[in-house]
Amino acid sequence: MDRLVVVALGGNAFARKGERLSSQWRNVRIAAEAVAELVERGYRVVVTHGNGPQVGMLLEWMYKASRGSSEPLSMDVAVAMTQGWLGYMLQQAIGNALKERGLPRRVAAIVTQVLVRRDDPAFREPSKPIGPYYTRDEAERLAVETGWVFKQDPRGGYRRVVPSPRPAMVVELEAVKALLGAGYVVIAAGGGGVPVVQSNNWLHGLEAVVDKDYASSLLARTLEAYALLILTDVPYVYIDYGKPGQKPLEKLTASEARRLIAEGQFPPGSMGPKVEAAVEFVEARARAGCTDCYAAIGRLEDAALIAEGKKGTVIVPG
Ligand SMILES: NC(=O)OP(=O)(O)O
Repeated sequence: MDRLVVVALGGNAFARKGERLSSQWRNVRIAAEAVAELVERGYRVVVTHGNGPQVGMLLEWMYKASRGSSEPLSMDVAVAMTQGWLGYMLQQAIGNALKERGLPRRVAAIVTQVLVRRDDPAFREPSKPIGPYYTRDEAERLAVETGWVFKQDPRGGYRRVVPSPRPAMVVELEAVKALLGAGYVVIAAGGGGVPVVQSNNWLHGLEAVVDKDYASSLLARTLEAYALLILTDVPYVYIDYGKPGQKPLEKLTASEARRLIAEGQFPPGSMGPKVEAAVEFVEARARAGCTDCYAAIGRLEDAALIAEGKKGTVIVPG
């Protein structure tokens, strides 16, 4: 078997609400075991990862450190820093898990840029939750002090929200292909990729955080992957999530998923982009002739079972 799987790891799955930052290593190692297992079974694997909690914390640290002295670094640089942060952790942990299985330590993280449109309406409407969870009082105080925008989060509490334009192209695509061709597990498009625009052949970074689910779907479609696995901190996609009668979904066709998105079942900045990214992937792959290509959404700990279609929500064409 030589099938390509894109595994998208949520930043929230690494740094969970209520957990200390040091728990990231434990969560990264769980992901690394799942990736190594896929490699052992003969899959080629591209790993993407979120950075929502980490980039927000980094921006807050930079703000606090720079108050009254130097300019804080811009958001594109902060996204690149989180690619290094989580890319390093994943690269080391996946390499260790491969070695333990007697496989070569062939794993490499690529600092990745994605092209976005400067006139994307997302720049006028911040929607991507980043950073820690605040109480209402804390959020109001920080909003006054910094000018940042905060919104109530479906998981409870308040989080900073920033613009999140749609990615149109992965700049380092050829590098990803070259490493895959050389037998590497490739870690790419971390934090959705650093958002850049092009003018006169020059790339410039922008103040935004791209959604890693949309970037993962784009990368998976462009690489003609067999499956897109989106791993997060909940075991299924749910109807009426957080309400008394919430119902887990084991299987969804792309058209059923589109109907539920239109009904507003999945919150923006949370499950919404995951389901939409999954639908875009299976529809594009089906159009290209891969009718057994699928996407799945579930919990990080269940990764191996999700890859076999035994856990999580599977999204298929139709
Ligand atoms: N960039 C991004 O989508 O991160 P999360 O998955 O952590 O929200």
